[in-house]
Amino acid sequence: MASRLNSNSHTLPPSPQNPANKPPQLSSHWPENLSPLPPTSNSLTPEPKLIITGGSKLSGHVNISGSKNSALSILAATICCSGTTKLTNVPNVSDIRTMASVLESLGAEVEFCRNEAVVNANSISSVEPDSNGVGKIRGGFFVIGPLLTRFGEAVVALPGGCDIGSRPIDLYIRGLGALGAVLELRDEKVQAYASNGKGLVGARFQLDYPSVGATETLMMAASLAEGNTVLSNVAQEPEVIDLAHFLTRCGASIRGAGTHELYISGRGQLYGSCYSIMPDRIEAGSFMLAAAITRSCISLSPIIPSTISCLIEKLSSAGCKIVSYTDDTLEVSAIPEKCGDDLRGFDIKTGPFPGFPTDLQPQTMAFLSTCNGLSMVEESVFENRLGHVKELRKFGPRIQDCGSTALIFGKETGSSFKGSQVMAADLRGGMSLVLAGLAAEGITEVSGISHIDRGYENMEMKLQNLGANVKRFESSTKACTITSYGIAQSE
Ligand SMILES: CC(=O)N[C@H]1[C@@H](OP(=O)(O)OP(=O)(O)OC[C@H]2O[C@@H](n3ccc(=O)[nH]c3=O)[C@H](O)[C@@H]2O)O[C@H](CO)[C@@H](O)[C@@H]1O
Ligand SMILES: C=C(OP(=O)(O)O)C(=O)O
Repeated sequence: MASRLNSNSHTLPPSPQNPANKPPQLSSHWPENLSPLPPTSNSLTPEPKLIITGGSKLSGHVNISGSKNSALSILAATICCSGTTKLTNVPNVSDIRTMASVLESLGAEVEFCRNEAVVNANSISSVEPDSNGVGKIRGGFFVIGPLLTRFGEAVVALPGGCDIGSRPIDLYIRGLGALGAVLELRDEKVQAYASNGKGLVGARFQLDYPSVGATETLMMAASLAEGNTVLSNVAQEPEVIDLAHFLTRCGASIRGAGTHELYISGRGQLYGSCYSIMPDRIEAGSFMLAAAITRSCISLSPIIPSTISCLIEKLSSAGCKIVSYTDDTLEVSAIPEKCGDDLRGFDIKTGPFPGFPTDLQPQTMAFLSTCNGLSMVEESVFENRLGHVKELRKFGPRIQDCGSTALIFGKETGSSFKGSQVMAADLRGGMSLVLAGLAAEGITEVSGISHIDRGYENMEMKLQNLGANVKRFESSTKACTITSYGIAQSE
């Protein structure tokens, strides 16, 4: 990579191509160091908590919501469409509500009710979305592609999202540059305009890394650009395919979604349409792991098994029994009568699709902490995604981490698994703590759950319906005391 503009820590991490951390070469206007964004959460607001009494067996069925990550990029893509777009199966989670407010800040009409979002982008009157919203979520930055391609200009703040690594945006910048945009960073915002004064122009561009967000942003941009675009080394994630399906339904011409190369013929106009967001494979995987960690049996639908085959294979190798009764239903069983008393640990290494999803790494680690034998987890997508390790250790398991690798010494060491007070620091890390709490003896208190609310719809209600003892307390820290006998709420 020529350079990496780091949007979370706002420093430039060394890379093999830039070992000395030289200033970026993208444009003479890019500063060497950027000051941090203001914090996104209000520390005066009382933080809700989850209180989990572990040990309950789960049973029954759970409905899987629409994919958060698909919905984020598809909502950004509505900017490319004239007329009204109606999206169904949209998960009602805080990231999506933030994205809806980002679109509204541009002037789009957005109605988001239950799981349906209706967007009319005809009324967009600004090319500068609210920086506060964009700064909260990674998906907020995706609007730069649609805005540039439709209006020939955009001013977009640096994105937020989970704090799991440096998360640069260099591939977006270089890709949009290849399509004829000029971009510079000023006042912590990317200021971009089409160099021909009109709009983007199709081109060939090869990504150095198959970034999901950069692929999606460039695909949207190329769909309305003049002429043909070939993007190579693109992300092959199911969410990229979902976005391609949506854009195609709106009139775009895209071939190759799901492969490493995309061929896009730019269209003069795209038209709003109706589309149902694909099921969330990460939520599905999290519930599969909930069944596994509690040694229970549950069924899940709708789910596209091929989007989660990595986890199915790994859980099967551990000794779980996974069967599919229909195309979109799975039953996951880890009950001792069917699977034996001991489940075996395994190794995972995260990677771009079809590799093991990084978004399931923390939850899988929680499960591995309850298995027999030594397991190894290697995080290769984000350089700082083991923040949950120190919190998981509070439950008792021995976990050693070094760099991006963790060794999980399973049950054989005689370690017990006991409830604890833990803090979620990011979305999936937070879910790993919930899973650990479900399996632990006694009571677990999880704080920082606004991170979990970013991406799991009705999480505690879904777990309660399966028989878990999970409660949300909206009170401040002081108002809720955990005793060894249960939970007492003071005034
Ligand atoms: C909203 C959304 O869809 N989020 C998902 C998306 O994030 P996101 O799109 O941010 O993830 P990317 O695929 O871009 O990131 C993967 C790797 O590429 C690097 N990179 C990325 C862009 C860039 O310009 N330069 C660069 O070097 C990142 O630092 C990271 O190491 O895909 C990730 C990987 O599956 C998931 O964990 C996130 O849940
Ligand atoms: C990392 C994630 O999301 P984001 O990219 O929005 O931070 C996630 O969904 O696990």
